[in-house]
Amino acid sequence: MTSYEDITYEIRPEGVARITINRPDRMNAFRGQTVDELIHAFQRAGWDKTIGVIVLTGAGKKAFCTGGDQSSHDGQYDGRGTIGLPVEELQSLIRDVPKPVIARVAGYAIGGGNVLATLCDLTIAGESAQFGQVGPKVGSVDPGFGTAYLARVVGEKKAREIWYLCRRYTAAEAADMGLVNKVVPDDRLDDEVDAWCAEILERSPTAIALAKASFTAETENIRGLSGIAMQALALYYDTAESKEGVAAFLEKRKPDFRKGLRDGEKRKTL
Ligand SMILES: CC(C)(COP(=O)(O)OP(=O)(O)OC[C@H]1O[C@@H](n2cnc3c(N)ncnc32)[C@H](O)[C@@H]1OP(=O)(O)O)[C@@H](O)C(=O)NCCC(=O)NCCSC(=O)CCC(=O)c1ccccc1C(=O)O
Repeated sequence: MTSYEDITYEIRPEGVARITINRPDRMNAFRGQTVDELIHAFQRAGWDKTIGVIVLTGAGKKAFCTGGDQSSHDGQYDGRGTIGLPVEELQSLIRDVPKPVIARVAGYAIGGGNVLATLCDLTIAGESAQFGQVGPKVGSVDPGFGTAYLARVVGEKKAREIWYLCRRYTAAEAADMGLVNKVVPDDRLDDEVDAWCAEILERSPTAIALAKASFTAETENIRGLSGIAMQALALYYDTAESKEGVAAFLEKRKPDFRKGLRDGEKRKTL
């Protein structure tokens, strides 16, 4: 893969690889192809010795990433992997590359987009940024890194609030809960990210790689959980309950997850 359709890959500035999800007309939601291209780009930057920092961002001002593309999702998604999105590979790769990954967030970091930002080593947000999970509103969930690792970052109570209520949080609120390292006005976002990259590039790359590996090792058990989670999620995506969430989002209406149960439908539900 030498050219990309759903992402861009730039060296900007020297020593920094910037990977941009380039689907602004879809609020940078990802389909199977997007995730495959991201995996390719992270592998490319991760093992290139001339690169010291990787920046992950989204094209445009509206969104960093809003998770799985609901329009390419009818039950399973449209790509490879257990759920039709090799998202667990991408999540693991962000943790495995021996370079710090900075999430540069403007606009929405929602659903799988919030999971990606959470997994990055550092997050720098513009004041326009909004964070949140929407899975239980749209018939989805990431019960691996999306829940268990989030709890490590923001604490158990807050992580449960984020998933059960599906609220949106401002950049300032996200910084207060430890989800964001620094908030700046949107027009200063690139300067701030460049300054953090420059500072990291002055440090020993091997010392940083070892520090990153040691942080990552501490939460490695979640990778196993994530594998099981994907199997469970694939089964959930084939249920009427999950499909109601996707249909409601696409039809711009409120989902009714309990309708069938009220009518006496015998369904496997928890
Ligand atoms: C992002 C919103 C909060 C924006 O709200 P608002 O400003 O009111 O604008 P809207 O009118 O709602 O949206 C504008 C426009 O964008 C389209 N859109 C937004 N998000 C998506 C999307 N994800 N897919 C497709 N299209 C999207 C929207 O339809 C509108 O289009 P028009 O043509 O203009 O009508 C709000 O839009 C919102 O909440 N969106 C829902 C986002 C969503 O459902 N995301 C998926 C969450 S589930 C998920 O990501 C799981 C998939 C996954 O990746 C995963 C699975 C398993 C394990 C792990 C993961 C993982 O993510 O890590």
